[in-house]
Amino acid sequence: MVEDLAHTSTSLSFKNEESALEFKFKGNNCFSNGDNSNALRFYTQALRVAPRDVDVMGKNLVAILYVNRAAVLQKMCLFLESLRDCSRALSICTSYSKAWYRRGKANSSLGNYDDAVRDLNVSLCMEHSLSGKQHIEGELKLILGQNIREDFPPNVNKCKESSVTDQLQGIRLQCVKTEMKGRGMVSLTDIPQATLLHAEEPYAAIISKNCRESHCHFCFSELPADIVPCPSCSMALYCSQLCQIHSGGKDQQFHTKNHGTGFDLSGDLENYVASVIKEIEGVNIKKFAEHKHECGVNWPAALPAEIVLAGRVIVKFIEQNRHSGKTSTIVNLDLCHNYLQLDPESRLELHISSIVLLKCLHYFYGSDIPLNGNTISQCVMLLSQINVNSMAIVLVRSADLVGPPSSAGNHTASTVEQVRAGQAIYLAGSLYNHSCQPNIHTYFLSRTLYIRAIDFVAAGDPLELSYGPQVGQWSCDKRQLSLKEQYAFVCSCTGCSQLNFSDLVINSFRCLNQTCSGVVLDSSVTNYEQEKINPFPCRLPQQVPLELDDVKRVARFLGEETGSNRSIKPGFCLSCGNFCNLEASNAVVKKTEIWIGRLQSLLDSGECLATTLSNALRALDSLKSALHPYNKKVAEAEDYLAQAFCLIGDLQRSRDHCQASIKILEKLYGDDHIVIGNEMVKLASIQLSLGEEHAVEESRSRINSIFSRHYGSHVDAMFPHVRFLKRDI
Ligand SMILES: C[S@@+](CC[C@H](N)C(=O)[O-])C[C@H]1O[C@@H](n2cnc3c(N)ncnc32)[C@H](O)[C@@H]1O
Repeated sequence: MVEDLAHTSTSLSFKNEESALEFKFKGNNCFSNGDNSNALRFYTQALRVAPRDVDVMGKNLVAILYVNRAAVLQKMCLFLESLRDCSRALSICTSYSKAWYRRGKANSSLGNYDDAVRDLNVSLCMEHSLSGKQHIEGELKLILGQNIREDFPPNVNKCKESSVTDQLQGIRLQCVKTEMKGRGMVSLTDIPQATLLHAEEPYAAIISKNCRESHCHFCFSELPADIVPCPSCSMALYCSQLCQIHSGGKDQQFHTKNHGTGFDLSGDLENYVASVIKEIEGVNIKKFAEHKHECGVNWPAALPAEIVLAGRVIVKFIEQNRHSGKTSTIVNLDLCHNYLQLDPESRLELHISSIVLLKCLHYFYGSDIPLNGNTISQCVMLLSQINVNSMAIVLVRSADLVGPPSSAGNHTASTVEQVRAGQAIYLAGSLYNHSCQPNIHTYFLSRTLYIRAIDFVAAGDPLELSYGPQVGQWSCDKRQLSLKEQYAFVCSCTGCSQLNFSDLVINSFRCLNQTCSGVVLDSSVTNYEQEKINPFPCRLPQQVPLELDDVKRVARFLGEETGSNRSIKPGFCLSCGNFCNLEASNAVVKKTEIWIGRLQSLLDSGECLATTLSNALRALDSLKSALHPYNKKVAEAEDYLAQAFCLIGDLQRSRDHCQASIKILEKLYGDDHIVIGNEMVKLASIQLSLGEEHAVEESRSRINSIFSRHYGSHVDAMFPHVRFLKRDI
């Protein structure tokens, strides 16, 4: 099996001329029938499998496919994409008249009239047929006519992309060793809120399996319509030629380039052609080509992402060593690992994975990666380092939920979505420890990791991020379990060791005494919360912060009683002591699940039926009768209803449910948490559709304050399409 995975001769990811021609034929048919989206799909498929050195009627097949796709993109008004495809064709075949012609059309549509005229003039010189020449001349006339019109379309190509201005501000951080957590980061100076602390490129990164067809395999951004496939295999896809070159394939050199045009061009045009080609080829590759050893074989698609990531680490380490004249193949990244905490089955799995990976790499690297006990045990260690140090590259994007059109236009609710696009190892980023109440925030722009202080951090305080679980997101027991399973430690952060409001209410039931706002907990929660009051000997003794007003309000007994006999009894209200039958409350909650679940799946499919909606509304009332008003299930139900009402165009009710959901989340996460910012984006977009200008202004100022705290000046780069974040709505 390993041989099948590793051998290029059995690879399914190879190029195939016959399939490429078949896809091209289908693309041509769709194009002539006006079916642009399928034509685009077929040409892209053809490009994925087209060998680089096949000629069709004297022209390179890949260049023809790029030009054909450029024609479809032009029809779809995707002019920039069309322009890029023409340039790609020209980098393969400089004297391709049709590619210059299409480039001219794309430039003209983008308002780049001077370039368009030059493109068409080059095309005219290179065109052999009389009818072709006449066609180009017609187009030139049209453009020259357009050139004197006053309503030029905007010059999109020349628009500068918003630049990222935030800089690291000379903050001095230090790595210290602690008894409980191993190494960790602290600051040597006071750090103001929102300060950017850290920016880092990954040592190695790999795309998530579920994003392989939708995101760039190098920078992880969403793939545009003009996808660039790897020139040597049909697996890897890129958003640009630049990313493809950085990532590298088996054979980096693209086609035999025909630099001299062989045509008698005027000096001006000759220079123009040279500048266009130079722009395409002028990529200075400094990065390690991380796809090279995986190109054209099956194993990267078949093995789990963390194994492929380990392969990239090993290969990079060896290449770097080789570059600096060292011969050692001992991969030493100086990261912690969880091997000793793994159970025997998981260890066995790591050993088997290591053997498979090394055998696959061995096919490419031969004796540089020998398959012996030494290298296997190193690989096992590397995998157990990846287990606890790799970070998910989570990209945020805004998506619109569009309701039916009305006289006031479309109803839209913008939601902020998170996409787990990749997994990576950041060597310095791996030195930050975890807290369920973090004081720093991590995010990614493309594959760059950024870390920013979200609170004021005093000199010497630990800088801790969240590995995933956070107070407000999950209850204490769930957080502990997840951290133990994934990172092999028992969390004793402030959130897990001190009473806090969120952990008390997040899964709580309401007190059946109607006048009481206290919480009732079941036994799964009481054990953990009890532990915070009377810590086990293995834990550090903690002071229970009784002064917390919110905690006192819902759990008066905990706040007022002193001494060691404060206890949390399951089923009894922590405020008035009333006994509540949790079996009955649980039965009520269970009954609602079906309706809330049905609403959720309808939302996923983008439709919403009136009957489901009214049943879900009744379910919300039942939930509220059994659960504490700040239970997270209530917030989720409110949110689903907000989305559903938006879909059917009832914006007032959509806004009310959205506000109700945010009110609960504020209690669980705190007012300034990023989750609140994301939810406020949804609320502001509904308010915008309702024309509530004053409310939008208030929401916008809150969003700006939360987003600046978490993303600083990177906000624009992260949310370029969220229009109400801009001042000029
Ligand atoms: C990404 S590493 C962090 C750096 C690590 N402390 C070191 O010495 O290299 C993750 C590991 O650090 C330890 N760790 C991180 N946060 C912790 C915490 N709050 N309490 C205890 N151990 C923690 C765990 O062993 C975890 O598997």
